[in-house]
Amino acid sequence: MLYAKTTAAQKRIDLRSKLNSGKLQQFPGAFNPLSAKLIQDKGFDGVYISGAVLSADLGLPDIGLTTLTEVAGRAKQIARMTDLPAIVDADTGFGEPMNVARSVQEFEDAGLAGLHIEDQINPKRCGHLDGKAVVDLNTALKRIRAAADARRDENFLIMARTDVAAVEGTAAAVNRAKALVDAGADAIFPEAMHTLADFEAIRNAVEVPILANMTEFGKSELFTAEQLSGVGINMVIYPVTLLRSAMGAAERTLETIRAAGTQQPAVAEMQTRARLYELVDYEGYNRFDSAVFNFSAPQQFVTQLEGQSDLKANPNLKANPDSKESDING
Ligand SMILES: C[C@](O)(C(=O)O)[C@H](CC(=O)O)C(=O)O
Ligand SMILES: [Mg+2]
Repeated sequence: MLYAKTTAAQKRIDLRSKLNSGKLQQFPGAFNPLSAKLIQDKGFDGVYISGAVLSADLGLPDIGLTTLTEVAGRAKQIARMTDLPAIVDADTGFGEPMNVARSVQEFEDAGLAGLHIEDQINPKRCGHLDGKAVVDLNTALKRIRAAADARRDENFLIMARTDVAAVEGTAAAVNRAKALVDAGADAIFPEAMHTLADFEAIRNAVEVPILANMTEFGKSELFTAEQLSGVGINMVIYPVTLLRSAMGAAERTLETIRAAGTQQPAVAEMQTRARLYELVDYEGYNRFDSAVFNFSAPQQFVTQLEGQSDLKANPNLKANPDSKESDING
């Protein structure tokens, strides 16, 4: 019931050991807290919180319009609904190095297991679009140094994303990845890699875990988990996949209603009421509710209380022995 039981500190420890397991960790992007529950239910390793999804959810393009407060607030809502570690996309860190430091502490307080900060200039854009520009190496390193110094939990994962490959090529990305690790990055996210050989070049250059971004309609081919494991990748994200699937289904259902005058033909594709209730643990709340209504104080306690004036004034304070069941089908 309510929020997940695993503490943020434990999730960070779990993330570290997952990344050291030698097994590829799959992190689908949650587009809301409910989908984070689904990701856990389906047995995934962690939850990714995408900047592209958060912006799209607000009806905005992914060009750095969202604020730290908005992203941290939503990331907290998502992270607290799952026992899995959640990683958030912190874009360029929301400002200068001092702002990056504050962002790290906000995300720690929001219960995240880690974040990534990229080396694009502001306004940033989707890593798979053309016409990106990156900051100079020194500025990129300062962002990561500030992030690493600011964290209070040493297990909070600071991942450096570099977008330099699309601008200057894979060799430049290799050099930048090495320098970012020296500056304190715990992991590297090389953005917009075209081939498995590109990933391999980064793998051979650094010792730390590497993330692969399998976003659709982008620059990378959609490599399988097996292919990515084969070149030593530690973590893969499917950042916008669930949002795209859900929005695709929503479009088709709207078209069905327009055409047929009813949603009936689309019902078979929908998540059922029962499945939704299972995901939000409706039964658990119902049991809690019944337990409260069934509660009755021991007799000697009731007798003592009966002499007291506030009980005389408000007889409703007396324990009610009648059970009241809510109807979960309502
Ligand atoms: C990973 C990413 O940063 C995101 O915000 O999810 C995006 C994904 C996308 O736009 O497809 C990216 O820049 O790759
Ligand atoms: Mg992003």
